[in-house]
Amino acid sequence: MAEQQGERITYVDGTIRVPDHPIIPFIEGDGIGPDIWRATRRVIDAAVAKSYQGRREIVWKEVLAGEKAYAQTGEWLPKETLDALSFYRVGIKGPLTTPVGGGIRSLNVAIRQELDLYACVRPVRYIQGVPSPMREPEKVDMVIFRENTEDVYSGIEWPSGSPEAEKLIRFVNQELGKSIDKTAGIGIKPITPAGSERLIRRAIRYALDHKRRSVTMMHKGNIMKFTEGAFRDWGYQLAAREFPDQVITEEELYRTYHGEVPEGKIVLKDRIADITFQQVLLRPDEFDVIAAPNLNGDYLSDALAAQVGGVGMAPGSNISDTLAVFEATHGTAPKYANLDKVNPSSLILSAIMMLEHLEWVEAAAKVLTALEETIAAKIVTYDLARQMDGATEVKTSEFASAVIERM
Ligand SMILES: NC(=O)C1=CN([C@@H]2O[C@H](COP(=O)(O)OP(=O)(O)OC[C@H]3O[C@@H](n4cnc5c(N)ncnc54)[C@H](OP(=O)(O)O)[C@@H]3O)[C@@H](O)[C@H]2O)C=CC1
Ligand SMILES: O=C(O)CCC(=O)C(=O)O
Ligand SMILES: [Mg+2]
Repeated sequence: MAEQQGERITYVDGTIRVPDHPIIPFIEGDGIGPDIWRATRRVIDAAVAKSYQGRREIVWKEVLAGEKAYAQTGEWLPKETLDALSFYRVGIKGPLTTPVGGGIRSLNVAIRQELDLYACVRPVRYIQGVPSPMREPEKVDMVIFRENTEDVYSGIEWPSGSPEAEKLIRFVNQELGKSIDKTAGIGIKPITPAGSERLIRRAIRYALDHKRRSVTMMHKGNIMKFTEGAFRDWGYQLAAREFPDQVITEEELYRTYHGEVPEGKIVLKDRIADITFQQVLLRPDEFDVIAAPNLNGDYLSDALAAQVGGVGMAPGSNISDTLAVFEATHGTAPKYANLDKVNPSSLILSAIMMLEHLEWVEAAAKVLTALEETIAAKIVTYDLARQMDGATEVKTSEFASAVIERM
């Protein structure tokens, strides 16, 4: 289909309107990005074709970011890319490289901040047959709602010895009575009521809409009282104000409801971040939707992915009320770039989330069923094959073909 035949996705009165030939921008990504993107695109196109017999088709539009953008335009994140993601409302991306300790700031974070994609939604669900270190991996079914625009993750920091760091240290020491060493590097951790509330509101609404049992706010509020502690407090206040008939506290659950979550209600609770990492392993069925500030959500995403096969099986989306950019949880895994080796399931599962977002549920279900059948047949990429007995190890592209054959 030629690009000009596609149409733009729109919103009318807050409801998404998806034409039969939506134009969807994609960023191929760095490192393993091109391999997993190619595989994902084939799978999605096949599912849409088989589900709608030509009546519907995605009109893909490449937009540039990362190394490819820099090579072609001299810019890492061209304005046209942000404009296209904003104009077309829905996009999908491969991972983009961020150097450690210096160099450019994260382009992934820049996209989230520039488009105000305030919630990073990462479902962690076990697919039968996937190797897992858990005794009962089928109990793992959580959805992380990670705040996506604030926190130390927003990159407000200055290096040790810089005039900015020294100025700030001088101010804090002289004006606020602290004693920071003057050689310190400095990072700032802003967390706002509005940023926390919109994230937690979204998590609560998701839990109610999807008949989940609980939302757990994960924070380190005992130590960072006015950022992460406040995140928790604002969450409870929001629930009391906006969801008084639907949200109960843990105390009410036991005192009033004898441990049984009543129909139509959810429990809002909180856990301190360090113990959360233990409890999600030992008692995964006590966790359902998890709302977290940016950095905690980042750490937790990769940790939980390990329970369901690793980051090769971990999808995600970055969303606002009117925009969505889908991407895997993992990064560019540079040592595997262009080897046609890694698992494309994380991006395929992200694309399933995208199809659900478009309300193309038939195509979404077709991909998921075919992916599950492929894994059940023990046809898997290296990451799962190395943990499975009797697996047939296939390349990224072969895995995509095996999924398509099962549609
Ligand atoms: N949203 C984004 O675009 C993100 C970007 N990044 C960036 O990616 C770069 C590399 O980061 P790094 O910390 O190495 O993390 P990565 O997630 O890129 O890779 C770490 C390890 O995870 C495994 N892995 C990753 N993707 C897959 C896959 N699709 N299939 C199977 N296994 C996979 C590999 O494990 P093994 O070695 O065991 O085979 C790999 O070595 C950095 O520049 C980082 O900033 C990181 C995270 C997110
Ligand atoms: O932007 C990056 O390089 C890292 C991002 C990341 O780890 C994440 O969003 O999970
Ligand atoms: Mg991460």
